[in-house]
Amino acid sequence: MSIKLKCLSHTPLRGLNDPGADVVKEVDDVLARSRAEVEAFDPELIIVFAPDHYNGLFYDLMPPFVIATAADSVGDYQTMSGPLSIPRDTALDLARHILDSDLDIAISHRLQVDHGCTQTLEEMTGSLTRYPVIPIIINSVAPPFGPYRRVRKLGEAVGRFLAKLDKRVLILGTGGLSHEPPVPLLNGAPDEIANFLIAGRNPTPEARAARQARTIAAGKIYGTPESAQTPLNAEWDQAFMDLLIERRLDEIDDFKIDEISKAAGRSTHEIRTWVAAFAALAATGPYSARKDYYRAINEWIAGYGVISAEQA
Ligand SMILES: O=C(O)CCc1cccc(O)c1O
Ligand SMILES: [Fe+2]
Repeated sequence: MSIKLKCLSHTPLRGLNDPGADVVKEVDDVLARSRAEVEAFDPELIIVFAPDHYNGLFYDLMPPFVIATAADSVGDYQTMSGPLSIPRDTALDLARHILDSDLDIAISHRLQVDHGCTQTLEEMTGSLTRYPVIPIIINSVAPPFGPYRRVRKLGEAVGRFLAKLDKRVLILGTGGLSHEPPVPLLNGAPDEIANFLIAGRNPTPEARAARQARTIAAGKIYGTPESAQTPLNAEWDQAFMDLLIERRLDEIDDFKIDEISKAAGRSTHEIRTWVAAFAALAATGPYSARKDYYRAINEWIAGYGVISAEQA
């Protein structure tokens, strides 16, 4: 068994509403180095903990956790569309292991995934099909959310499964850090938006384009007084990254959902994927971690961070 971890922010505004060329190059370089490390590691399996943003999962039946035995990328923003290569039997074994661990998880035999899953997969591997991958979706965008300790337990259960596999495994977490893009809330939404949030699967190309345009427009004013969205919080992000690097995962059990939303933005909860990823790695033994990059990037609506870790 050999396990490595990478947690990265994602942002579909990369390439659509870029910061200055120097910052773009910094991030390009970090991603290129990370991808080269993945290439050298040559994983036999990737576990990607990812959020969904009302592309695959809706309030007609919103699961806290989902594991997929088959999935298609919807190709939102600039991501690739088409199937992921999921090892069906291993995914099912992992689902059984999680259930046997006293944790409930939904199983999808045909999941639609969005940029929240595929952007990082593409950035780290160059495609959706290069390596066998099992997506585990953690609800991070559609409240209410279960407590953070539950996410940590899910990660631990996955880690105990990986420890028995005797494979080179790459664990990915994708999303965060602090940020609040203009994703609507069901509570108080007008009918048209409520209908979308409840059952908006397979939108028209026009609806998809309108959503993309809305996100770009929000990126153009994010962090200015004109923006109604909670701004980035670099201090919060640094403290969270320090906690992971210093292996203080037990403190995550005290995370308060509403406080995080207020301090760092509603979509900050995408860090739930990082929590699961680190808990999985930690369940396999001691680890060492390093911060590869951090910058608060308003144009991308992202407290943009990259962390790598591996078994010590
Ligand atoms: O279309 C959406 O629902 C939101 C898009 C989006 C924008 C910035 C950062 C993100 O993490 C993200 O997901
Ligand atoms: Fe996101």
